[in-house]
Amino acid sequence: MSFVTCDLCDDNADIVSVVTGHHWFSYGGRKAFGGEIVTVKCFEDNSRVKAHLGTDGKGKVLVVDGGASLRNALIGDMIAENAVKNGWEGVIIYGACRDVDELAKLDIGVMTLGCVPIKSVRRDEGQLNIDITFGGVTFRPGEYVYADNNGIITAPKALL
Ligand SMILES: O=C([O-])CC(=O)C(=O)O
Repeated sequence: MSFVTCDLCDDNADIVSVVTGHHWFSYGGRKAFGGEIVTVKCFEDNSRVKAHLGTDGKGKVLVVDGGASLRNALIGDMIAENAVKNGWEGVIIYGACRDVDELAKLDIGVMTLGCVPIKSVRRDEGQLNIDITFGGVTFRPGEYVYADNNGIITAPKALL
């Protein structure tokens, strides 16, 4: 998938929503990625993230509302490697990751607010495929997200 979000914005100005107000870091080996939105909402507990990235993700991006917590990491190299095996296009986490040097070697997009060395707890808490909102944008399961070094945008339909 080759695109630049700036062009997608210019060409679809009437239907795109643009995430604003945060500085995002791109840790994955894939710098431009996009696809159908799947959502998880959780707080410092990556049970749902791990479980869902263990299912088929071809053409999909997992978008996680982690409440902007940088106190522990919702993804690391093991979960990300599993996501690559399952064909996920990328992961966007409103929260933190770890194992960043390994994430950089993987063919998947990983955008987060930052990194921290400690892993998250797993208490089997969190919600799957509900509408989530951060950066002024509501991410709806089944709609589309595109991300690159310029930022993150959503659209109600596929743009590519
Ligand atoms: O296991 C975790 O919770 C996160 C992690 O470090 C990994 O995915 O390798």
